[in-house]
Amino acid sequence: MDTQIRGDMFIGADAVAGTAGELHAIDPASGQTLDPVYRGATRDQLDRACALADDAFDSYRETAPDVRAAFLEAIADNIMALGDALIERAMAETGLPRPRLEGERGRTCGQLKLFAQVVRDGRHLDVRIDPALPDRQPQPRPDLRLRKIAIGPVAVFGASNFPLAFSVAGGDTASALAAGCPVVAKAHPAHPGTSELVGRAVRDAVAGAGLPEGVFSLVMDTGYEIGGALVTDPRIKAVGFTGSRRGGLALWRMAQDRPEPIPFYGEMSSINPVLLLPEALGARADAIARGFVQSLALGAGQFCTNPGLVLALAGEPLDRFVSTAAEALSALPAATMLTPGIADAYRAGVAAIAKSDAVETVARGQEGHAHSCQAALFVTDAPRFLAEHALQDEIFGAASLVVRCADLHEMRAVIDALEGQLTAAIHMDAGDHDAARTLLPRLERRVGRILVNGFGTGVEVAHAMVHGGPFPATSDPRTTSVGSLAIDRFLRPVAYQDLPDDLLAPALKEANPLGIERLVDGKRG
Ligand SMILES: NC(=O)C1=CN([C@@H]2O[C@H](COP(=O)(O)OP(=O)(O)OC[C@H]3O[C@@H](n4cnc5c(N)ncnc54)[C@H](O)[C@@H]3O)[C@@H](O)[C@H]2O)C=CC1
Ligand SMILES: O=C(O)CCC(=O)C(=O)O
Repeated sequence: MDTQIRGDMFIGADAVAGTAGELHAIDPASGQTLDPVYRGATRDQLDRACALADDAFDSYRETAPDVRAAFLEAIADNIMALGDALIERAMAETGLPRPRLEGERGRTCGQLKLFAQVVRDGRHLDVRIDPALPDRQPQPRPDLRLRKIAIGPVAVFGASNFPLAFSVAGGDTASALAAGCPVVAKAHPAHPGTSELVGRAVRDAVAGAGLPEGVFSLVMDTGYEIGGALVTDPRIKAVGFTGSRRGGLALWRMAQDRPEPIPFYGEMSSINPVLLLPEALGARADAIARGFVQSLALGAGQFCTNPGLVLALAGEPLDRFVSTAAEALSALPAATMLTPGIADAYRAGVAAIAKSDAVETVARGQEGHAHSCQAALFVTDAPRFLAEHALQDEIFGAASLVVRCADLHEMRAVIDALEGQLTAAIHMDAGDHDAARTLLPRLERRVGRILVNGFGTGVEVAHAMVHGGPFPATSDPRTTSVGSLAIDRFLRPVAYQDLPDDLLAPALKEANPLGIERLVDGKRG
């Protein structure tokens, strides 16, 4: 595998340098600029990437399941074949430690392989057949056959905080390619070298599988122009995004303001409430506090599943939780953040909340250098939390706010006032089940995943996973960006009425040559 980092993007099969402005990765640990220089794509280069994707669409979306599945597996193999060069470059560009990045690489490849299985299995096509009933009275029924087809070329915006699992060949790309959609990926400017390496791995897999070159392109942008032009290009039919609320909303608006508005799947901001129910808190406040701080500190807190809000009833057990958490958090070494901009945003967010009369600062982690995260823990009470909406704002980093509630009614009022969230964690013992039963319906209205006696960081890539939720956690609460159901975002149903068998796609033919599960006359088989 070619592990040279040259400053390239990929417009279909062509490795090219852009010419629009300059972009350098920065090692956030040292503040040093990393070679090589990258240049942004020109409008012409973007136009070619979108034209190639559009050209590739009709043949790629009808590839045989085995061909598409083997292609996804080849991407994973090519990523692994990049070996240490990929990990070292990602470490230099993100400040994330080796074990975390090796784990993330495993998750990325596992995700591609899961989607290969999904493609072979064929259930995502959701084939439904209502055979003709020519003798039905008073009207005959036509022959109706439904399958889901790929939605079209997809734009993917790589995230800064998961340079592999949510980036060039991350979940959005894997699910779009699995659905049969060509992808034009926009590299995150914080890790262009990592993006180039992974982009080449995908480009080579496209060629190896004999697929049209337009199945995948990777573009760089030194500002926002190319990202905006990508979302508004008429050949792009859906967008996957992970990043800030501001960036996500700006791009969402562009997607909706097009002459042809398109689905925009943005994962944006979440503070992931953690509920400490009385019996569990009384029994193990210290252990929960230590687990909480560990989860909060993961990746310098740069997880959208980070536990940014804790709700519990006021009293001695909560005081114990706060004091153990404060002690553990004070010992946390400062951790390098992904970019100087993210470190500045974290510092500003912490300063703003610390200044509020509504909260007390109970602990700060160790101080570090200019681009590091000094953890922070704050406390308030429910009336003050409810009165100051800004206390709900995501602070991207290892900061969290504990809200003391007078009773379960007040805890419920806080839950009801929350914006949409990716996760909610409930710490509970058997004696807490009655309380949990009353809170669950409120949580279901707010979040995409409810978990017990754990923390939301570290999403399992599985069939039953939901990594989504109401706004602002995501821009579309009906879907997930992690797990096999993510493929649904890039499919749309088409019904065929009375089409002759020889014109039907294999998935719909009477003889079921793919051997996939189908709903025939309302029955699974
Ligand atoms: N909740 C979450 O999952 C995450 C939240 N964040 C938040 O985002 C902040 C900044 O981090 P970034 O990762 O750089 O996110 P970002 O939203 O600024 O950028 C993400 C991507 O979108 C592009 N982009 C953003 N705004 C755009 C616009 N108006 N037009 C065209 N393209 C645009 C950027 O170039 C980049 O490729 C963090 O401080 C944090 O607050 C970051 C990563 C994950
Ligand atoms: O917690 C995880 O594993 C995923 C986090 C995530 O989706 C994000 O930070 O963007």
